[in-house]
Amino acid sequence: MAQYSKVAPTPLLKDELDIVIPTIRNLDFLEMWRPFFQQYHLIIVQDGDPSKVIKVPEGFDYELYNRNDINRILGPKASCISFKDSACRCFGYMVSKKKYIFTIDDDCFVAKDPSGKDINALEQHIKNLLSPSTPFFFNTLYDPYREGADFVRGYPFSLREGIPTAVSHGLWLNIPDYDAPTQLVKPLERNTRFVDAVLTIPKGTLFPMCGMNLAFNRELIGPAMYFGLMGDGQPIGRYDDMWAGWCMKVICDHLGLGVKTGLPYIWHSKASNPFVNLKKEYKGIYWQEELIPFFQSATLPKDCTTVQGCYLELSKQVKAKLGKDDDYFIKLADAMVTWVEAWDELNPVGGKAVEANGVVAK
Ligand SMILES: O=c1ccn([C@@H]2O[C@H](COP(=O)(O)OP(=O)(O)O[C@H]3OC[C@H](O)[C@H](O)[C@H]3O)[C@@H](O)[C@H]2O)c(=O)[nH]1
Ligand SMILES: [Mn+2]
Repeated sequence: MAQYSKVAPTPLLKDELDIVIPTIRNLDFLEMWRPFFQQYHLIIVQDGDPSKVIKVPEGFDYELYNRNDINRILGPKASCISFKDSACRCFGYMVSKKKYIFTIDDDCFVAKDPSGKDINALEQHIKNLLSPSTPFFFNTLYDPYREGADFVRGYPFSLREGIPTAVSHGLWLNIPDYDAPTQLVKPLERNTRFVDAVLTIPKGTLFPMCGMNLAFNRELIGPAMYFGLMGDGQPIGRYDDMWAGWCMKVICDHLGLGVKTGLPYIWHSKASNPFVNLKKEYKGIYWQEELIPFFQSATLPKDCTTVQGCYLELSKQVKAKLGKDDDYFIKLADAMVTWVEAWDELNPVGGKAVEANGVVAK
């Protein structure tokens, strides 16, 4: 009689991936994700009042950082980490020691596919990240590396190897990630359309990156995943992930790294207040008409061969070209430099660990 192993398979990248969650509330939402997340390490970035106690369900392996921790670990460089905005999540990317990151909002739940099966969003992101991207030539049958698909006739064989994938951008059923004006005009609109596809975003094309269901290869693109200066004391909010996505895509195109969007879906449960969102977003809605042409025309010199080098060059261009539009971009450009300095301090190339108390090992 064949013996079948009763031991559950080890989850993919179990010890190579951290799950980063920005939060201002108790993390009961993890109960629904337990079957998919429990074997992974969580990095919880607690925003807002550090004296508030965030309850984490039993059985999860996690580290939690509040504002006091961020200030203690980064000192004056903590100024680059946003306060009272989900942008604070990027601190989790910086302190992680793992190769991969998956970040998810605490109002995102397990969605079901059309067959009614629970979607393991983390597993799909990992598949996306572990298979190549094809940004140089569009494959009309979508992801050619997927089971049951391939490159179609006319696709150059010289391009079929693809390039490494740096970012996997997932989508949302129920509450779509609309901006405030769209939310106001269509308050009852829900996304019920499950599109069974993963696409590589072509080289030279920007896109609106949403941070609520996102994964990336931290070793390939981590230093570019800065979510900017948002929230408290800043003239703008809810453009954290957009800023990061535009900077990241310019750098990925320059370095030959791929970005995918599509599966997996999560179930986004909470529509935030459109009036509050409008107040946070309105400058971004106006500025983005300038910002997007800036990023579309941004070029990086050949001698920018590292993510940090590309990012610092981009920050110089932000200061020179956008700084004249608003002083905020001068502040943001400086914060981009601070972010890279802090990243390199916590992630020295020599690989020396940063002590648990945040002191960089000698
Ligand atoms: O001051 C804050 C507010 C919230 N958070 C945490 O961020 C996550 C997103 O918050 P929420 O779901 O309430 O807002 P949404 O409008 O749905 O967020 C979307 O738009 C803004 C961002 O781009 C975000 O990534 C999008 O998902 C959630 O985990 C809150 O607990 C916070 O840390 N600080
Ligand atoms: Mn939300």
